Amino acid sequence: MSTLHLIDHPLVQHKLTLMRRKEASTNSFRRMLGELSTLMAYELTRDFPLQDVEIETPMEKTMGKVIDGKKLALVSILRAGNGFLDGMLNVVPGARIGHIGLFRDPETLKPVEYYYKMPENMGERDVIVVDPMLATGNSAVAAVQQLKDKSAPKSIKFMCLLAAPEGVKTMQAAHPDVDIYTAAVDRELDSHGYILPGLGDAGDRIFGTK
Ligand SMILES: O=P(O)(O)OC[C@H]1O[C@H](OP(=O)(O)OP(=O)(O)O)[C@H](O)[C@@H]1O
Ligand SMILES: O=c1cc[nH]c(=O)[nH]1
Ligand SMILES: [Mg+2]
Repeated sequence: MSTLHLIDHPLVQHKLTLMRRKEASTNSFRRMLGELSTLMAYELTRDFPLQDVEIETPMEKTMGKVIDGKKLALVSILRAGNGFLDGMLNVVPGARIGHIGLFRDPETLKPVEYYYKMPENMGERDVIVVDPMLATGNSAVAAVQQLKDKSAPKSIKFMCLLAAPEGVKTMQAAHPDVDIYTAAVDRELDSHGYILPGLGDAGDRIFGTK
């Protein structure tokens, strides 16, 4: 069974509350998502292995620590996943970026796939799949399955902003090897598969499409 990591840092929780408010404009929603993703990326990279290197300060030689040649790829589930990328790149500027195009059919709540593009050498890379919303979990399950089938990365983590209990359960059952990182687990889904209390449609709020 994978681990569910709740990122409950006060700065994350504060910004999330501001984002949930229906009055938040597209501009401020997008800006807060950017800030939140930098803070969340900081937590996700906490277990990156370090190696010792010898360096020379202006005073003397000493030993320091650097990240151990990690080959990281961020994989965004389109469209809303793209709202995470710039903020995360503040923490891991060298990461490569992949995209998986999926949208959720509003009637069936099943994912419809339309795009797949990954960086080279995925077999050597640790991957963080990003999408703000884990609702039924169908999109995340399908995206991670495509990634495993087509690119077989070294490891996969999944990062979202909000999760529903149903989505966590579905994702953990389908991909017990993929840890989930989220800022909140909300109460439930409504009859249309929207998270309650949630924040509405993440893609529409980021891109101003409704
Ligand atoms: O867990 P699920 O029930 O599958 O729902 C979550 C998906 O729904 C949203 O995307 P949407 O389909 O609205 O597409 P968009 O990002 O292009 O707006 C969200 O960004 C997830 O990808
Ligand atoms: O609440 C939800 C559920 C799915 N997708 C969203 O953007 N929001
Ligand atoms: Mg989507």
